[in-house]
Amino acid sequence: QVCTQVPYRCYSTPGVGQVQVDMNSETGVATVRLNRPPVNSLNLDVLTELGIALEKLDADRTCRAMVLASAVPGIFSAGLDILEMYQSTPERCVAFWRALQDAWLGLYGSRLVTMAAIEGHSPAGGCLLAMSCDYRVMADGKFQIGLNETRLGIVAPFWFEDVMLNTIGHRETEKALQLGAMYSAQQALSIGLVDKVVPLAEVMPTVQGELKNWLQIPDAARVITKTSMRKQVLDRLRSQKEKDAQFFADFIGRDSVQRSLGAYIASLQKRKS
Ligand SMILES: CCCCCCCCCCCC/C=C/CC(=O)SCCNC(=O)CCNC(=O)[C@H](O)C(C)(C)COP(=O)(O)OP(=O)(O)OC[C@H]1O[C@@H](n2cnc3c(N)ncnc32)[C@H](O)[C@@H]1OP(=O)(O)O
Repeated sequence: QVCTQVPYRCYSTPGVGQVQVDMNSETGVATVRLNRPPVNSLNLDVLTELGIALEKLDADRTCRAMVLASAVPGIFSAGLDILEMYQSTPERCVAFWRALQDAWLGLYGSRLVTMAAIEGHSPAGGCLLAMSCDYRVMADGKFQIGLNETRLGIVAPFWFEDVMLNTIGHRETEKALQLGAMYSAQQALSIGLVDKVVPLAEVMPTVQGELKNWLQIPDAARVITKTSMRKQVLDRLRSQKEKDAQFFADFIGRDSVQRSLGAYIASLQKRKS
């Protein structure tokens, strides 16, 4: 296993490992891989693990960069675990949402250079994670990326919207969010949702190559610039975390939303039969 080899350090919780962290202490680059087959859907446990992993890396002064990737072939992440939102309790919904908020604040606000290696599908919450990195490399081919919430009868929260606005601008975001649009890698490249598209096998080498450029910049200057660019969006959520969590739980608990989610889950299952 990679993380047992010198000079790697492994931060994953032994026996759990839904978020695998391999830290290369020679390069200062950590690789964080989501590992929740079959589709890396983000449940309370994964989001909590991810938040903790990001916090530890941020505190590790030997770490300068982080690559976010997947350990599951064909999938970056299927987004939030729909089963956390369907027929759940208000208490669980609030806990789930807090874990998402914390993981996202850790990622979007990270002092590290963050790069997404998108080697598979990346809908909704998966797209949010990718957009929250500093740079995105996506595999060409059949994979899709986008914020598809409206297709589930739910609404992308204001901070998902803010991140997309900062990534692709107002007009594209307006279309993307209303339509719940999912883009091929080439389409995503054309609207600036990803930065580079390469064949699957070249995603990781391309990320490593791009990292060299970013790591040439002195950390302090880069971090001040990143913080200045992202502060407004981060502060907007920080200032209303509890209200946002409560709003989520209330919204998700509506009968109409539950019906939509139920129908969407059934449609996912039907696709297979
Ligand atoms: C004033 C108004 C303001 C409003 C404020 C709003 C307040 C808040 C509102 C709430 C916002 C909530 C935000 C949510 C963001 C999200 O992330 S929602 C999740 C969206 N995700 C998806 O739609 C992805 C669905 N999945 C797929 O499209 C496909 O699975 C795939 C393309 C990712 C992979 O395809 P494939 O490889 O063919 O696998 P499958 O056979 O489809 O799936 C295997 C297995 O996994 C289950 N599954 C798939 N995705 C999820 C998921 N996200 N969560 C849980 N489970 C998932 C799928 O059903 C299969 O299960 P079974 O094997 O059939 O049991």
